[in-house]
Amino acid sequence: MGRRFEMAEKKGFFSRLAAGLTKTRDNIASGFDSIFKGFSSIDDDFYEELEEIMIMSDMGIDTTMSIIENLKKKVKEEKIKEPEECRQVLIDSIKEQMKLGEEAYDFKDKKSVVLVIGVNGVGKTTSVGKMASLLKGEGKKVMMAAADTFRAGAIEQLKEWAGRAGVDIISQAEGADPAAVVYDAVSAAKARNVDVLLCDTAGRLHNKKNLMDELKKINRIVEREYPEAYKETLIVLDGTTGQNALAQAKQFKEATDISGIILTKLDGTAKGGIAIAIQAELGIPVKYIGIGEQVDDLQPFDPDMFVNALFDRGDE
Ligand SMILES: Nc1nc2c(ncn2[C@@H]2O[C@H](COP(=O)(O)OP(=O)(O)OP(=O)(O)O)[C@@H](O)[C@H]2O)c(=O)[nH]1
Repeated sequence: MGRRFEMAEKKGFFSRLAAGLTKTRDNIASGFDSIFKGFSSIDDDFYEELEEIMIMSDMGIDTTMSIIENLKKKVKEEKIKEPEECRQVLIDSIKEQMKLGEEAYDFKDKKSVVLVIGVNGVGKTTSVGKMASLLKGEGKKVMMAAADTFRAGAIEQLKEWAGRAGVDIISQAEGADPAAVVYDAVSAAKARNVDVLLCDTAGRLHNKKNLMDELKKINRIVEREYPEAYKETLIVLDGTTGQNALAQAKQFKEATDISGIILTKLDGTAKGGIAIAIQAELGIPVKYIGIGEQVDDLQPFDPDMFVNALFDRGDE
């Protein structure tokens, strides 16, 4: 899927992904395995147990139901008799649920301004840092804007990441107007011919009106000062919070347009099925996933590869 993945694959992309998803894989793939091997026929109990594993892994009730319905339909149509034969049908059906079209994932080859939003502690600053390295590695000129002027320490933390990635950063003092930081950063990005401007913003869900106003103001400034740029708003969600992450995304979606999701900390959960639920239920592409704390532990998301990694089918 695109140049990013071809390059990344060469570096053992898949094995890193599979390793990062070990906890979830142990949960889902082993659960499925025991059902496929344990049942001698496809009956109601068989479907119920599959359902249970999917819900337990946080795939979400609606998504699980449509996957099971699809499986039942295929079993009937294709006259499948052996539980083991359901494995591939199930894998294909999960992939089908996540389909959004390939172009949904790619960064446009245009000058871009990316707003990164999300509540505190989800891994926002870390993800901006990792993204900067990743995009720079792809040959892009990257700049950061420290527009999370609210949390003490956020600016310093981002500066460290900028240093590590070797990219420029525009910042002001703590407590400064985030929109003013973005204004400065947009001017600098234009002047320095930057390809991607990554803006780390503050996320305060407890005051939705405030947050909405702030994001609107930032969007207005970017639109006014840089109308020709391609705009992205990525929400960062903590994968270990399961269905809560889904609820957060829904709340933010009411406040602003979201073009993509960064789902972090998937290495720390056995419930990585949340990636499937999020994409299927929100219809917003997961663009990156975090599978560790190291700089290269943020990966562009490829749904087919993700599902293959969950079932550890690297040979496909
Ligand atoms: N295991 C693991 N840890 C992660 C991942 N992404 C982020 N973290 C960790 O999560 C913690 C919080 O990350 P931050 O980037 O500080 O979170 P934030 O959302 O920016 O938080 P605020 O700056 O407080 O808004 C840090 O300890 C990160 O190292 C990931 O994919 N896997």
